[in-house]
Amino acid sequence: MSAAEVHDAAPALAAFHESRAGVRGLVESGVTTVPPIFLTRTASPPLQQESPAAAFSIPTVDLSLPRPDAVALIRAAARSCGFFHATNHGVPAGVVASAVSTARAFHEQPRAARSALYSLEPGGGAVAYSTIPNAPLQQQEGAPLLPWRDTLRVRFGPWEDGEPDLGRLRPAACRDALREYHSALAGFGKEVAGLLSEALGVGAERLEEAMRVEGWLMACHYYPPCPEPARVVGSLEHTDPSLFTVLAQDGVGGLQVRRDGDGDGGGGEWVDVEPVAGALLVNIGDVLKVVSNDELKSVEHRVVIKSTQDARVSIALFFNPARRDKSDLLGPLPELVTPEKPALYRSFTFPEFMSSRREYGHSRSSIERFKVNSSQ
Ligand SMILES: O=C(O)CCC(=O)C(=O)O
Ligand SMILES: [Fe+2]
Repeated sequence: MSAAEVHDAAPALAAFHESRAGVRGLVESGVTTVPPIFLTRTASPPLQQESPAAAFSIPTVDLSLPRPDAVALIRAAARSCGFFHATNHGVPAGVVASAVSTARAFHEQPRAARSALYSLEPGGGAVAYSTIPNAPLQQQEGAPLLPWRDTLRVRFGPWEDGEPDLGRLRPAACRDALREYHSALAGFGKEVAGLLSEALGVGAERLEEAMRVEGWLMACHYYPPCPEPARVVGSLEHTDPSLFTVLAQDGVGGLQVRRDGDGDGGGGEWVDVEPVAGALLVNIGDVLKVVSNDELKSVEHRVVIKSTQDARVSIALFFNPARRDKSDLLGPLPELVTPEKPALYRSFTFPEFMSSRREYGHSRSSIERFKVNSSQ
């Protein structure tokens, strides 16, 4: 984006954030066309190419299968499309359903109640509500400045000085339901870490021992209906920074993943991820791609807006390494480095990784710089 374009867009962007009401606020005020800050900034074709009717669906893994069978299915999924639907996952259906409906209730409560929490501070307090810009103004050449999406971020750690309470999160029922969902998912996350660890052939405990896997950041996304859905993006294409992410969603749909066209989890055609009732969707993130020495794939995904009528709700819980001090190095597990397959990445700390992420944006390039022989 040129300096002049940044200058031109800045007031509209500031006014949008000052409204503190998110994209939902625009929809409530009755917009019938999409404001320019949500539109692509190049003359390129519309954002959403029709996704092909390709016969492809995300694999489903029934976690009640005998463990070796579940591990084999997870290995196949994590090495190919990087995503799988987990069924019979042990998290009570009611806990998931009430988290999703409470996230919807948060975003649909009166404007004054939600705007009290509006904040763009990334590392801020435990709770923040905002439309998170796609990237700093200068990055993401040609992409829209804002997604058609509002997000309530709830942090469950790490806390230096004891856990702050989530008291600012209203309504209280929402706070309780998200807390309950988080505790239920903590157990599920450990289970997934064990299965992925076995899928890597390094023993069920290894990932947990090396990383201490914890889900700290919960993003409750709300994708309002849009008067011109094909002109906006709900979530720009990206890979997740996590070890892995667990997503719960309603039945509206809109998530798409990229088929592996370049052997590295990108470059192929976009396909729809049809919601599977009762399933939790797991995807591999960039940190696990590194730790696995590229045995597992962190695949690009995005969200398109499907509806002029229905809002979509999803909850992403990002599982990250809790071992993240300056002395805790991330890199390929030594067991996965062999003379035939030397380490593809140098070691780095989690803070180093997050700062690369801020600098290079939400795409694969943020881990490329840690590649052995990288020129950066
Ligand atoms: O809403 C979704 O389906 C995906 C959200 C997502 O990709 C993310 O939060 O990283
Ligand atoms: Fe994501």
